[in-house]
Amino acid sequence: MASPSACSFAPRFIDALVDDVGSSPTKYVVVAAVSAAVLLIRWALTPSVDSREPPVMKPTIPIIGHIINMLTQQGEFHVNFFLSQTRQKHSKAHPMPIATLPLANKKLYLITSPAIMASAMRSKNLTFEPFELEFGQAVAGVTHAEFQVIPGLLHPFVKSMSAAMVGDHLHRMNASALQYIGAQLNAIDAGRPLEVENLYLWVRDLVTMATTEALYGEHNPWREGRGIEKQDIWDFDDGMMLIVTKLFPALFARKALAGRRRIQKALGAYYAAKHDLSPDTAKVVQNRAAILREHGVAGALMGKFEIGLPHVAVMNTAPTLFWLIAQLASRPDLLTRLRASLAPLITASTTPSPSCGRTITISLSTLETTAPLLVACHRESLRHISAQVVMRRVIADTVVTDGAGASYLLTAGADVHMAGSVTHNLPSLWSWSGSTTTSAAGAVDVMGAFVPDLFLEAEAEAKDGGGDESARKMRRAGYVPFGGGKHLCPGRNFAFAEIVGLMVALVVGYDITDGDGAVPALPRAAKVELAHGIRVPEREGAGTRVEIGRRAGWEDVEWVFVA
Ligand code: HEM
Repeated sequence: MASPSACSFAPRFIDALVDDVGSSPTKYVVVAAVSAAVLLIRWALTPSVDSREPPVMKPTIPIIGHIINMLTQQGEFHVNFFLSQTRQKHSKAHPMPIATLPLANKKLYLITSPAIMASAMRSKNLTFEPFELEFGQAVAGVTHAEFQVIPGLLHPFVKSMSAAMVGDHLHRMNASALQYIGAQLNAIDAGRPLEVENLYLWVRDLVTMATTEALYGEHNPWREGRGIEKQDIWDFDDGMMLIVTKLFPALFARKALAGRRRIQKALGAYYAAKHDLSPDTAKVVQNRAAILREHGVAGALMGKFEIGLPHVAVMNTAPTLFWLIAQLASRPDLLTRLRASLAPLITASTTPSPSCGRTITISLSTLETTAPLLVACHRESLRHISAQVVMRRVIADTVVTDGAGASYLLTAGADVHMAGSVTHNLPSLWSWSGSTTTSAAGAVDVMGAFVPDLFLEAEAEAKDGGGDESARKMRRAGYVPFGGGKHLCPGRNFAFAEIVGLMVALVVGYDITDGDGAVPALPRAAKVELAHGIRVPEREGAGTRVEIGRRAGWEDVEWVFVA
């Protein structure tokens, strides 16, 4: 029962309020108007959600909370969001497999279930193209009028790329990239190890040169003295977010803009001289140039548009290769196992050479079968360091399912993020009960346990039809370092040959030490940006000093790579 004082308080308060409104009505009109405006803005900025759509997860700060978190946490946002759900008592066992996140008046569907990701990847109504069109003009730095030709080119571009990076065209690219890499390794003299101040920067330069050699052939604009610095493409990559979001790049991304200018100028000269028609130019460069010319784009403007190709060709490959080298160099017992597993391939590939001693000729097109443990290490390393968020826009209402009875409506106009950063680390997919002899000195949480056997075993079971096929299916669906569906990375096989080919020689023929003869520690990974699928080491690899020297007994080898 209420106390007498409480009973008498309400009427007294109302009387006082009425008196106050009568004496100064303006302030009440202002308060009412502001409240109405806030409610109206909130209503206008809250997207409507159908009951068939995924459950809504409201941000802690109304309307803009998720946007703030995404801007500040970048590529870590999805993992943090997922972990925050697992920390809530009621959802401890089952974080939401798909959720609707209101972003002001827009919607984002965040998918962390491999099964729903597979369903979304298959949908023709989810596409990446709107992002390419929204950001393409800013990335290339072209005028609105110049960009008008691009929407009509997207489809032919994607088709021509896929066709140009398979079969003989791919083999020629692989051989050309590995010829460059082989020359660098062969140049390391016995007894005089290569001193590398920063392994990450060394790998970046190596991949930049090997890849552009494969793309542009003899007239490669990245060769010394042709106007491009090796650093330019990485400066451009660093400033990409500021350029795309137009956050005063002229002020805050000056190096990126300068790098872009130099690359575009040199590429413009390359196309103006029609070097793309040379027989040693990669088919992918030739096809794209032909499409541009057919649509009336030539010379300098071609150079501006085509900056995207070398950028996408190196930006993921270099950090991927860096981490694989770093992982293996820091695990001596895994290295021993790898060397033993590669012995049959090396024996079969060795011939005596009059000029050096032995030539070892590695065939790039059979590495899947001749180097299975190394391939498994590459896949496991990618699982670790790929924080890929596969992005799509819903262009027509569509339904995705989890294959077990649950379905969700995705409405046109919303964005979809499929969080590889989460699925690559789901314990339900990747737990391993076998023994691991591969712990690394200095490993950090984000890198977790390194278990190539997960992939080795899955491969073997898939071949003989054993094991749990549905578990394998879920792993495949949750493993997205190269995206999936119609936008699946067309460069994945080229990157594979570049990385695994180099690693065969490095593992078998070379020792990597920290410069004092000790095993190098595994570096820590930096926070990943939203635009970057692959983590990079902290402080751009500062402190990753190594020496790469010929192993005893392998001093006389010349490495040759064929496709
Ligand atoms: C380890 C190296 C690489 C990784 C991890 C990687 C990863 C990816 C990912 C995640 C996507 C987005 C796929 C999607 O949205 O579903 C992509 C797209 C793409 N990648 Fe790669 N990539 C690599 C190497 C390369 C190379 C070497 C090239 C070219 C020579 C290349 C060319 C492309 C192109 C053109 C696209 C756009 C495809 C489209 O829009 O349909 N990538 N890549």
